[in-house]
Amino acid sequence: MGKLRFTQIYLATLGLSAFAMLLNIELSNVAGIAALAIAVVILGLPHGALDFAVAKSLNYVTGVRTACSFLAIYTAVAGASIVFWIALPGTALSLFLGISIFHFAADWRTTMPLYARICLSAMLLCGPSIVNSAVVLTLFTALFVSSDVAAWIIQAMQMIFAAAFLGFLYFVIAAVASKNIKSGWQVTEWIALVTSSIVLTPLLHFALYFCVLHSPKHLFDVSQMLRVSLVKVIVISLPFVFLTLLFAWVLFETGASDALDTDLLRWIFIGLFGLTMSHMLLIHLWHRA
Ligand SMILES: CC1=C(/C=C/C(C)=C/C=C/C(C)=C/C=O)C(C)(C)CCC1
Ligand SMILES: [Fe+2]
Repeated sequence: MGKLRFTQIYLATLGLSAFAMLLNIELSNVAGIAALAIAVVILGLPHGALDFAVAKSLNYVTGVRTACSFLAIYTAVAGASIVFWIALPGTALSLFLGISIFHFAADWRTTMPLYARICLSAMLLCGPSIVNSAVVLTLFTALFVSSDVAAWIIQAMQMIFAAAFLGFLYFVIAAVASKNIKSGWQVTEWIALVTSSIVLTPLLHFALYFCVLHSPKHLFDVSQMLRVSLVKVIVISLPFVFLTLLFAWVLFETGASDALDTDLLRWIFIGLFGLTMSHMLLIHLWHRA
């Protein structure tokens, strides 16, 4: 049981999505991005909204004063990151991809050596650049990156994917040779992730991984650390989910300028960048503790 359940739920959702794609059941651009926004809010946001609880259990927050400092630093980092993206989108995107590879790699920290999980995480983030490079180019330019720089980043992603593939192949061969693979589900999850990153449309692939695998695994980890149920963990996250939404809504009202889908896409990814800079740092400190 435990985290295996999430692997199975992820595989089932992925299978259904692939089936829908085969049947040509696809959402329009606006509907697709709106669905991504809703999924990120319902399934993705709570995992970041638990950062306050994580900070409390790490004793970074012990009273009202430290709580205010924590929230102030967290919001300042998020705000500064968003300003940084607007000023230097290409640099910010590259940094975001690099740090995200490191952050997502932690999903497999109990089952794989560091190099192998970095390779898997790099593949799942860089896979969309292989077949769907044109889509990724459109997405990156919608995020304010110039097409020259976006094309350059996509080439780098393709090279990183190739290197990560070789590294991961080495890990799989070594694991099979030493009979070190404990569960067939694990192998299925790796193959599914890599295939999904190459084959599915980039946003669908990302939404499925982020909302149905990364976020639930993290919610589960936090529920174990706090020794409370999964439902309780979600309840704990709710005030911060609403606070973030309120903030996002105010910003959206003042800053929205383009077509709805482009604006939503910008707020999802640039907002994610801002929020995840603090989130990734905090979770890194937690996993190291
Ligand atoms: C922008 C963009 C991508 C990268 C997304 C990233 C890097 C998300 C990171 C989220 C994090 C770190 C959440 C933390 O919990 C893809 C999927 C490559 C392709 C489509 C456009
Ligand atoms: Fe995360």
